[in-house]
Amino acid sequence: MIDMYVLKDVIENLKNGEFVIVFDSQNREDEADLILPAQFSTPDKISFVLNHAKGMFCVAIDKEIQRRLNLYVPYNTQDSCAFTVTVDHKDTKTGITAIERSKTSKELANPNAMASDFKIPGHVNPVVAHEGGVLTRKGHTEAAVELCRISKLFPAAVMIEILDEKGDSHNKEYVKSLAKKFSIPITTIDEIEKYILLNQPTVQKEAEADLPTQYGKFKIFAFKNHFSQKEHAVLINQTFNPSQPVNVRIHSSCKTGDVFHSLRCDCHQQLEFFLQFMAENKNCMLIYLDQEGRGIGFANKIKAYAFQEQGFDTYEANNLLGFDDDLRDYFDALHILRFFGISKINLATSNPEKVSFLQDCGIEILKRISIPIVINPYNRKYIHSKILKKKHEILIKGEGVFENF
Ligand SMILES: Nc1nc2c(ncn2[C@@H]2O[C@H](COP(=O)(O)OP(=O)(O)OP(=O)(O)O)[C@@H](O)[C@H]2O)c(=O)[nH]1
Ligand SMILES: [Mg+2]
Ligand SMILES: [Mg+2]
Ligand SMILES: [Zn+2]
Repeated sequence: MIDMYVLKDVIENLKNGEFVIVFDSQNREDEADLILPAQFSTPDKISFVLNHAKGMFCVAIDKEIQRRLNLYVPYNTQDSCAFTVTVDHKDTKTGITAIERSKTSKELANPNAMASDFKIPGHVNPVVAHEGGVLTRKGHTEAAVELCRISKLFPAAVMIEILDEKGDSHNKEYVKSLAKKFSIPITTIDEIEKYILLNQPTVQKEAEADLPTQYGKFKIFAFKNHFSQKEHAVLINQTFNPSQPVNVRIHSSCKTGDVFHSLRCDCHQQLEFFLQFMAENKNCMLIYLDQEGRGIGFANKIKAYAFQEQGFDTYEANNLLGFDDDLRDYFDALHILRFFGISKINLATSNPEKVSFLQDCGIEILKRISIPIVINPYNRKYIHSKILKKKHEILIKGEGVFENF
């Protein structure tokens, strides 16, 4: 279930000049940082940060600030934290007191500040967010800058890891009790990512042309997600009215099924059904998503097939390769629908996850279009697992096939 109000409290707090706490993921640093938009720095707040968080005092900034202030990054930081040289504001003395670190932090968030306003080295460590934000790097720096941007604040944030009494940075209970004691909202980098994926377009239209096919004449569009580099195809009828309900199929690419007509899955049957449906019905849209093998990619899907030959089902095979059951998401499809101004659809799918995701995102699903599927000895187990484990509502064509499951 997608929480559409994700980050509401967090944004409110940030706008009011208050702290928030951000956890990164367990398989990354597994740490929590205390974050404050740098424009709201005051000696009291910085003193609070130094007393209660106790990690490394940094100010996360975006690339534009780094360029304007000419802050040199002395390390190779392709995937890691892009720390710049340390700075103090020119009007500070030693630079270390809460008053002085507050001054330096606040001036880093001054849009009119210049390089000559700062002394190097100093006692505040700016760190530059990677371009693309949390969609390209899931670090606290990117999260902190992104939170400022989302909250329509200047993209600079004081950021410091929270250490417990013993200096441990992985004590979740300590972080939670601190948050409770001082009423500081907690969020995660995953939540920030979800907010961005829901609220800002993930794809751009790159091109469009006519596409005559053996089924009929359609229009084709190329969409690209510039963060993931994925390219999606969209086919629509030549006359198309997005204000009327649209018959939509969201199809995940399946090279083996769609191209080679593999009998291991139902993908080709579904694709062919829908292309024929498009030829016979008005107002249709096929969104062909570049997420092969439920998102694990072509080579891994073939590896998964090898496991299935040993008797594992399609989800177990994924797990044996170290992946979750299904790595797909439908954010790009959502933004493609929004691009065309579509809000009411009939969806051709058997997958309840697609239905509930789109509904949670405000797309009204008037009707589910069932696609009849023929079972054969090669796709039986695959279809069975989808029905049994993922509650797919598959319309089986032909009689008595279930007895053989
Ligand atoms: N990892 C993995 N992916 C598979 C396997 N078989 C098919 N796929 C991929 O599964 C995706 C299709 O997903 P399905 O779960 O069959 O169906 P769905 O798209 O969720 O549901 P429908 O909307 O009804 O088609 C395509 O990306 C296929 O490449 C398999 O055994 N393992
Ligand atoms: Mg960190
Ligand atoms: Mg399918
Ligand atoms: Zn397939």
